[in-house]
Amino acid sequence: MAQYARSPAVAVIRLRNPPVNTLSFAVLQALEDGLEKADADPSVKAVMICGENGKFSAGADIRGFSSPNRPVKSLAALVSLIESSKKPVVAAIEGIALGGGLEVALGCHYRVAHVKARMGLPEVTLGLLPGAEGTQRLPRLIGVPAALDMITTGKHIPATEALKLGLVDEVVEENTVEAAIRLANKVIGQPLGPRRLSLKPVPKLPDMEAFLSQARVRVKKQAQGCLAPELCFQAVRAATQMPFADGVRRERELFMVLLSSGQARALQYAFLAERAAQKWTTPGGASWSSATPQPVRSAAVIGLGTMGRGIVTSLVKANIPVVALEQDLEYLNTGRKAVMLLLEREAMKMEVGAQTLDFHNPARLQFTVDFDSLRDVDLVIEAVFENMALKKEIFHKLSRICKPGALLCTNTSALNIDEIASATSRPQQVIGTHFFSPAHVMRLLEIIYGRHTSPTAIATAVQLAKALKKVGVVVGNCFGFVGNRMMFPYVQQAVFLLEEGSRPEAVDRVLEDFGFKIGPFRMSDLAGLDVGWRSRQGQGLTGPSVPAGTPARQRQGQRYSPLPDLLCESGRFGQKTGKGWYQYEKAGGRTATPDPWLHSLLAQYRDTHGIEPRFIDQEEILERCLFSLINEGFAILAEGIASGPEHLDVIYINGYGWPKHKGGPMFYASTVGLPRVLAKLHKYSEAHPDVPGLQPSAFLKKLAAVGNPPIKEWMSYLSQQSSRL
Ligand SMILES: CCCCCCCC(=O)CC(=O)SCCNC(=O)CCNC(=O)[C@H](O)C(C)(C)COP(=O)(O)OP(=O)(O)OC[C@H]1O[C@@H](n2cnc3c(N)ncnc32)[C@H](O)[C@@H]1OP(=O)(O)O
Ligand SMILES: NC(=O)C1=CN([C@@H]2O[C@H](COP(=O)(O)OP(=O)(O)OC[C@H]3O[C@@H](n4cnc5c(N)ncnc54)[C@H](O)[C@@H]3O)[C@@H](O)[C@H]2O)C=CC1
Repeated sequence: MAQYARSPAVAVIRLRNPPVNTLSFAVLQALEDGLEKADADPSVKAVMICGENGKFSAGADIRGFSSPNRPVKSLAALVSLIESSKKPVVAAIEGIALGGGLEVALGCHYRVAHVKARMGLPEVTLGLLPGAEGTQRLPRLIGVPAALDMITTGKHIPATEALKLGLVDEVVEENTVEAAIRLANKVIGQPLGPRRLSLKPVPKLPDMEAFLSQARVRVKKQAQGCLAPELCFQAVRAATQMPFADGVRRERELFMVLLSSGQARALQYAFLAERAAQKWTTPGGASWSSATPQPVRSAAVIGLGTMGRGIVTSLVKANIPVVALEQDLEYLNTGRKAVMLLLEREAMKMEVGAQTLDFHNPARLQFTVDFDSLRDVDLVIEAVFENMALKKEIFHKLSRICKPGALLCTNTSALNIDEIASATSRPQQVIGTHFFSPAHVMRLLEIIYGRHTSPTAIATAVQLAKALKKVGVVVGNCFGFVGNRMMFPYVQQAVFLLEEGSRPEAVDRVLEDFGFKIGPFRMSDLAGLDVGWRSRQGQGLTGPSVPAGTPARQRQGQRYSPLPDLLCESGRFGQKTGKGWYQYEKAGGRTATPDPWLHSLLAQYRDTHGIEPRFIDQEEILERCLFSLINEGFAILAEGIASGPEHLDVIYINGYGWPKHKGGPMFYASTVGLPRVLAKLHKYSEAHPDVPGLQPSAFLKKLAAVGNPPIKEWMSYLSQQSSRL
């Protein structure tokens, strides 16, 4: 709703729709009523629009996009109504003015912002464009380069930058509403023509055509298969080529194309999934709504290798004092140098005027080899080698040294949290915090609770994720947790496809064309093939512990591919050794080139094992890799390891480079249709009966059998039917 009041000559309209004042139909209606009332009242000389609870508006209701009553047309009409008002209208922007919220402010004749406010047109991130004439007004106000940047990236800009761009007229540190009323009183009687953006020409550039063609190339490159940035570009270009009314018509056409695209649906789902995934529950009944986090005022990181150095950097950036510990002085010095380099780079990236990183102060960041230095920290994150015996030894030590309330976290990528916790006297305080590499960049934090982990420990880890500006997703304990467990069958299928006749570059191309930043073989080379090799040795799948006489391509009654082991046995660990599934220019090089050595290894391998190579088409590559991953996702849901498909999707988008405009693997399955996913898995498992990962999971079969229900209903079938699964 919008509330109407008077401040002598100024009518005050307050947008009210908690928590973020989205522009529901009712809000828009009340805003329109308020404007009419102000217009009709001769004692009102000006109007001020602000938002309730220190927030202007977060724009349209994302949950309402699929509703038949969605108010796009009325929002654009309302913005025009504001602009055409004969009395000056001033926007008082506190907190946020985003999307439709900013478009309302652009309809106003003046804008005053609080210094802490942020503004943006994030529609592009939802697969849309600012469809209430924002693509036509913004370039007229701040010029084409700045408008294009805001509209095609969706970034939120701080008030100070908005002032520099001319997006707002005034920035205040105190009461924004009072400042806006003051401005409204001051401008009463002044001509409004020059303040109406629709009447202004778009500011000229020396060579607009050249600028636009360069910008288009940049936008396309950044879009990575997403449609919205390109259409946003087209709408802004229309502003430079047409009168306002024609530009608005073009904007509407482009908006409708996006609105009906599957990408917009996927991106809106992804936005809501991220919020849904914050609401964690455990099968034991613990939940986000009742658990209280404990404060984390200091932390320690053990192990300053690939992961530890990124984790330290993240903590320092979040202003949490850190003790960084290594096994000896040599490792410590290497780790210290690496951490300092990362922090120097981060400090350089920080905005001018932002708080600086205080990492040269030993009270904020201390390096040590002495476990006693961990005595007083609130939380420890262990990131040593992936070795159960070593991890248990460290947790046993921590349990003796750390203060009673300290949270003990492990960054293991797959090991059993309960077994690690069993080495301590306080398993309720042991939890998995699985960061992704590089840990100071990747947004995902998989949070794994064990059998004894307390709700407080879970809530504290979730709170930590927020402090680190990461997305924390709470999941149960199983080998590989959610992300890596779903990744295993995906990578495994990719390797089976090589055995059967494909090549790494062919498989990678299909998955990169689908939208992954890198395909499974380039990813394995980047992560290091030795990591998986050590893990398989630990599981007794390869190495000296495999009983003599075991067939090369069989393990535990199922097909096994020793190809990755063969590569490791030849010293090919991926990028770090300059050779893996590809060859690189040097050890540590990044440019992957197909390797004739590998092609002849594959030919030789097929000969040895009597495999007749066949041509494998793109559809089979895509489906076998993706559907096996999705199939594992259904098994995870059925086992209660994750509370819903949204959790799996958020993990994949933020940790594994799944293209966001395809919504995550489970959402993707829902768009393909579960009966089709099931039929294809049946087909492939019949063709390759002993290949693991292709036998459809019981939960997938169930959902297909009950008629392919929408994704939001999946879990209800599980609770009703779990006893039969
Ligand atoms: C025919 C076409 C159909 C009509 C199309 C009309 C065209 C338009 O008019 C275009 C638009 O405006 S599209 C919307 C543009 N606005 C956005 O993208 C803002 C999205 N929100 C944010 O960035 C953060 O939530 C924000 C920065 C606002 C706050 O962040 P926080 O971290 O503080 O809090 P969150 O946990 O993210 O959010 C709090 C609760 O608010 C919900 N919410 C936020 N923005 C929403 C939005 N725009 N629509 C619906 N719900 C929204 C959010 O889901 C969360 O709710 P709960 O999960 O229930 O707690
Ligand atoms: N590398 C990756 O992409 C990811 C790794 N992980 C997990 O993170 C953990 C660490 O992995 P990386 O950083 O890749 O390993 P790494 O081999 O790069 O670093 C491990 C560090 O631990 C140190 N260390 C070993 N024993 C120690 C001890 N007793 N006390 C103190 N420090 C000790 C080593 O000196 C080394 O610097 C593993 O559990 C791994 O599975 C998790 C996510 C991703």
